[in-house]
Amino acid sequence: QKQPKKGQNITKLQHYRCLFIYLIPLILFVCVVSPGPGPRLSKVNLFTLLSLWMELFPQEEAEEDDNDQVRRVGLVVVQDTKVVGLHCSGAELHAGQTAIIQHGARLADCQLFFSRRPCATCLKMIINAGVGRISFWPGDPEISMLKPSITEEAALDAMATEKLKSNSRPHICVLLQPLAPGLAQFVTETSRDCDFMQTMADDDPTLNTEEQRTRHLKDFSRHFLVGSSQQHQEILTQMGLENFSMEPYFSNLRNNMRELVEVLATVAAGVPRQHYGFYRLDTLAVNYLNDLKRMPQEVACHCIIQARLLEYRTEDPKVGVGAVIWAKGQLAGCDGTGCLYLVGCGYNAYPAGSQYAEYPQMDNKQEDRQRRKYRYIIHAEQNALTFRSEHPEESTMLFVTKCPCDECIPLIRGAGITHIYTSDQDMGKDKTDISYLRFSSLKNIHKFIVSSED
Ligand SMILES: O=c1ccn([C@H]2C[C@H](O)[C@@H](COP(=O)(O)OP(=O)(O)OP(=O)(O)O)O2)c(=O)[nH]1
Repeated sequence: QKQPKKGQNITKLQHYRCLFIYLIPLILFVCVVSPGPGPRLSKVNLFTLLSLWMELFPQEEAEEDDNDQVRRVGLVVVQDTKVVGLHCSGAELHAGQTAIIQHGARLADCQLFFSRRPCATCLKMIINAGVGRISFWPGDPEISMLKPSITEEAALDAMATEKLKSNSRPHICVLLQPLAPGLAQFVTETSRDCDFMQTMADDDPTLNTEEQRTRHLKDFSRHFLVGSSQQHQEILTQMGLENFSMEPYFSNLRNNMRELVEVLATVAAGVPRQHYGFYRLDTLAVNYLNDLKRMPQEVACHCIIQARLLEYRTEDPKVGVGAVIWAKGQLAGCDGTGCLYLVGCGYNAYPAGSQYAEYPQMDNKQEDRQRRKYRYIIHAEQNALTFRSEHPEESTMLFVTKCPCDECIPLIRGAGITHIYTSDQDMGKDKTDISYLRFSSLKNIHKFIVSSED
C-alpha cells in the first residue's frame, strides 16, 4: 500500500489550519455579526392566514348551526400587495357580498383571498366588479359539501361556480406555498417569548403557550382541514381541482394546509386568553366594565393576533412588529365584524422597494452609530398609517404588538387614532436611538395594555 509522503501530510494540516483560521471566523461573522432577517412568511401565506383568521372573527350571533350548509368565510382584499379589506360573513351577507358593498368598483384589479371557495352568488358579483385574481383555500367550500353530505344545493353551486370560473376574466386559483425552512420553529420560539407572553409570565410563571396551542390546533384543524383524505379528494374533484387530488400533489397540498393551520394555532397561542385581556392603562380595574362595552375582549385579542401574523413579514433581523388599524362605523350589522372596518395594516421594514442589506441592520450595541438601523427602518404603525385605505372621522383603534415609540406617537395622534391596544414591554425605556417615554403620558387617547384580570 502506498504511504502518503511527509509533505502531503503537512499540506493537509495547513489546509485544516486555514479552515480554522479563515473559514470558521467567516461563518461566525456572517451568522453573528450580520444576522440577516429570520425566516419570513410569504405574502401569499400571510394573506391566506389572515383570511382563515377572519373566518373566526368573534360573532355576536349564535355560533353556526352544524347542519347549516352555508359556512362562514373570511376574506382578504389586496391592492398592489397591500391589504385594504378584511371581511367575514355575517348574519345576512356573505364575505364576498360585504366586500362588494364596502369597496364596489374599487375592487377592480384587486386580489381576493377567500378562506373557502366562494359560492356562485358571491362569485358572479366579484367577477362583475372586475377583480384581478381570486384565490381560495382548498377545503370545504362556502356551500358545504360535507354538511350534511353533498346535496343538490352544493352540487348545483359547484356546477355554477365552475361555469363562472371558466368563463371569467380573473384568474381563479388555489395559491398556497410551502413554509420557508425553519419558519415553523421560529414562530414557536417567538410566540413563546413575545411581548404578550412575557408581560403575563412576570405575573404567572406557570403560564405556557403549549396547552393553548394544542387546543387551538384541534379546533382550527376541525374547522379548516378535511378530516379524511378520501372526502378531501372528492371535494377537490367536485370543485374542478382534480389535478390537486392526485399524488404527489395531493399529499403536498394537505401538508401545506396542515403547516399553515399549525402556524395559525401557534401565533394565536402567543396572546393569552381566559384570565388575561386588554385593560385601560391608567385606571385598570375601574373602567373594566366600560372597556368591555367599548371593545369586547375577544375582538381586541382577535385584532392583536392579526397584528402578530403581520410581524412575520418583518425585515428587522431582531424584532418583528405588526400593526392593524380598525375603525368603528355608524352602520352596524351587515358584516360579520359588526360595525368595524379595516383602515390599514403594516409591519416594520426598510423603505418599500429597497434591496436586501441596502441599509444598516445593526442595533444600538453597534458602536458606530451610522451602522445602526434606526434611521432607516419604517415602523409597523408608520406603514399602517402610510398605506391606510380609509381616513375615518370616527373611533379609530390601533392594535400594535410593541408599545408605540416616541417617533410614532405624534403620527398616531395626527392621524386621529382614538384607542391604542398594545403591550407594556419597553414602555418608559430610552435606548438612545429609540425611546418609549411618551406613550404613558399620551393624553386624549384611550390606552389599553394586556394584563391579568385582577
Ligand atoms: O412603535 C414601534 C417601535 C418599534 N418598532 C420597530 C422598529 C424597529 O424595527 C424595532 C426596534 O425594536 P426595539 O426597540 O426592541 O430595539 P432593538 O434595538 O431591536 O432591540 P433591544 O430591545 O434589544 O434594544 O421595532 C415599530 O415598528 N414600532
